[in-house]
Amino acid sequence: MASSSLSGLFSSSPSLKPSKNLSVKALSAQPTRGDSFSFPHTSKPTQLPLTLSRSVARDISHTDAAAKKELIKDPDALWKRYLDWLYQQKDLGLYLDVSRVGFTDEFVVDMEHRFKAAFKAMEELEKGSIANPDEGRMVGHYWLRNSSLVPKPTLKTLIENTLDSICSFADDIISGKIKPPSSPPEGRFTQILSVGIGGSALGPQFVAEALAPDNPPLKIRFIDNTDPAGIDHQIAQLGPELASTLVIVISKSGGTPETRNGLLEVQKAFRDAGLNFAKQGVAITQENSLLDNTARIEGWLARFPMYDWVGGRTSVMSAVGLLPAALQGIDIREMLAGAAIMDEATRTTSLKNNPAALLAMCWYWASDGVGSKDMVILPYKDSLLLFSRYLQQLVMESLGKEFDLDGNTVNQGLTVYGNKGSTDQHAYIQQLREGVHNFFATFIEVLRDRPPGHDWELEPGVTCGDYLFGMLQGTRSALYANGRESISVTIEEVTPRSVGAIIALYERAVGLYASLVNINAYHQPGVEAGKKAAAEVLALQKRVLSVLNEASCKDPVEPLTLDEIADRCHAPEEIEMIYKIIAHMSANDRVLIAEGSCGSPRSVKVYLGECSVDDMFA
Ligand SMILES: O=P(O)(O)OC[C@H]1O[C@H](O)[C@H](O)[C@@H](O)[C@@H]1O
Repeated sequence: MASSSLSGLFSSSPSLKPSKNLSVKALSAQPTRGDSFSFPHTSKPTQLPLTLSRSVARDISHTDAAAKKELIKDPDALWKRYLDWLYQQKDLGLYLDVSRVGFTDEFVVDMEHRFKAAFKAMEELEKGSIANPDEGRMVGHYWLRNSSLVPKPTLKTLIENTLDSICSFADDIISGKIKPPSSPPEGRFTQILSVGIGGSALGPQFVAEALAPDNPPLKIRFIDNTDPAGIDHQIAQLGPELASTLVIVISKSGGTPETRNGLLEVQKAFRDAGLNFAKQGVAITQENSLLDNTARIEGWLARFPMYDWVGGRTSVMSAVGLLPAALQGIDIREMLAGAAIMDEATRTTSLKNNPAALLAMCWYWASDGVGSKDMVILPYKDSLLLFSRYLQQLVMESLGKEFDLDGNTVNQGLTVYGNKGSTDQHAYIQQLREGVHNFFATFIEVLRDRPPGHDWELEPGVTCGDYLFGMLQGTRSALYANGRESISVTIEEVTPRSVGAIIALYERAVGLYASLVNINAYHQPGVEAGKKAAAEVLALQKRVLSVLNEASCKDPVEPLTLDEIADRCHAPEEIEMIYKIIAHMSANDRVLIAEGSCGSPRSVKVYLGECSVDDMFA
C-alpha cells in the first residue's frame, strides 16, 4: 500500500468538516472519558452554546455538505487518494476503498492514537479477558475459527470436537445414513425447519441466502417469530414433507419465548400428522438450558452445544450457523478459513493495513463518533440481500448503548439499513442523493457476475452484469458528487470463504469501534425491558381471564365493563392495556361482546363464551 499522505487533497477546504463538533447532538454525546477525542479543525467546541438551535445545526450541515462537494473538482487528487488508501487482502481477493470518506490526515493521526487502546483491548479479549464485564463473560467468537487461540485446552477440544461432529452428522443426514423414522428404506431428510430468533436466526438466514446451492441436499425454512400465521405458513409449505423434515431448534439461552412457542407449534403439527418429533428434532443450545434438558429428556435425534463465551449475534460460526450450512451442502471449513484469514488481517495494529480498523475509523468520522449518520449497506448482488439485516443486529445490538464503560450516559449507536443494488436505486436512492443528509453508504461489490462460461452479451459489448456494475459505480459517483460519503468493499466472488471473511471483517470492526467510543459491545441490557413488559402483559391477560371466568360462571352470566374488569383485577391504571387485551381476544373469538363494540371502549361489556368451573386462570 502506498503512503498515507493526504497533503493537498483538502487544501482548498481546511475546514472540511467544520460542523463535526458543532451539532448539539455531537456536543452532548461525545465520549466523556478523560482522553476524549477532538476533531482537528474545530474551534473549541465547549465554547459553543449548548442550545444551538436545530435550524442552525441544519445550516451547518448544509455547509458541511457543500464543503465536501469541492472534493470532486480535482480528479487527480481523488485518484491519488484512492490509490493511497486502497486496502487489499490478496488471499481473500478482498478490497476496501475508503477514499470516498472525507477524513483528513489530522483526523487519521488522532485516530491512530485512539486505536492503540482499541487494539490493546482486542488483544486482551482474544486472550480471554472478561471483555463483557456486565455479564462477567469472555468473548470468544474468534476462537471458533482458530482454536489454537483459546486460553483453555478444554475449550480447544470442545471446539474441534463440535466441528467434527457437525460435519459427520451432516454427512450422515445427507447420505441417508440417518433417516427420518417414517420414511421408506431409500428415504432421507429433504428439508430443514430452523426455529430460532435474533442471533439464532439471522446468521443462518444470511448464510443460506448467500451460499446455498440451487439444489441443496436439504432445503431450509425458518420460523423466527411467534406469529401463528407465519408458523402455519411454513408448516403448510412443508406439507407431506414434514415427515422428512429435520427440525433444528436454536437458542443460546434455551428459554427465548418466541423460540419455545415455535417449537411447541411445530411439535403440535408433528402430533397432528402422527409423526414422532423427537426422532426429527435437533437442539443447538447451552448445556443444561431448558431446551437442552427438554431435548435430552425427550430423546431428540441430536444436540449440539452453544457456548457461554459466544454471543448470539456473533454465533454464526458456531453450531448455530455451521450445522444448517453444512446440511445445505455449504463448505463450512471454507467459511471458517475465510474468517480466520480476515481475523489475522484485522489483528495488525497498523491502522492503514487493518481493514476493520479502517471501517471503524470511517464510521467514527462519518457519524461523528456518536451515530449522527446512518450506515446504508448496499450489496450489488442478490445473494447478499440479507447482509444488512444480519448487520442490523451485529451493529445495532452491539453499539446501541445508553451508558459507556465508565457509567456515563452516552446513548451510542449506529443505525444500519439497506437491501441491495440496483433494486434500491428505484426506491430510496433519490432521498440519499438529494434529500436529508443523514447517512453514509457502504457498497458491497462482487466482481464475478456469473460462473465462468455462462455469460453472454445482451447488447454489443455489454452483459447484464455490466449493467449491475455500472449502476453501482454510477450511484457511488452520483452520491459523492453531492457530498455523500461512501465505503466500498469488493470481493471477487460470493463463496463460503468470502462470506466468512466479510462476517469476520464486520465483527472486528464493531469490536474496535466499541472501544473507540468506550462501550461494552457484548451485552444487550436494553432488550430485557421489552421482554419484561411483554411478560407483564401476559400476566395481566391471565388476571383478566380469571375475572371474566368468574363473572361468566354466574347465573345469569355477568358481562363486565372495562372499568369493572380493571377494578376486579386491582389494576385501574392498566385500563388501556386491558382494553387492548379484550380487543385482541375478541378479534380471535376468545371473548364475547355483550354490548357495544370494540371500537367504542366505554360502551363495551364482555363475557366468556364458556365458563370453566375450576378457575384455571387463577
Ligand atoms: O439464542 P437465544 O438465547 O434464543 O437468543 C435470541 C436473541 O434473543 C435476545 O433478544 C438477544 O437480544 C439476542 O442477542 C439473541 O440473539
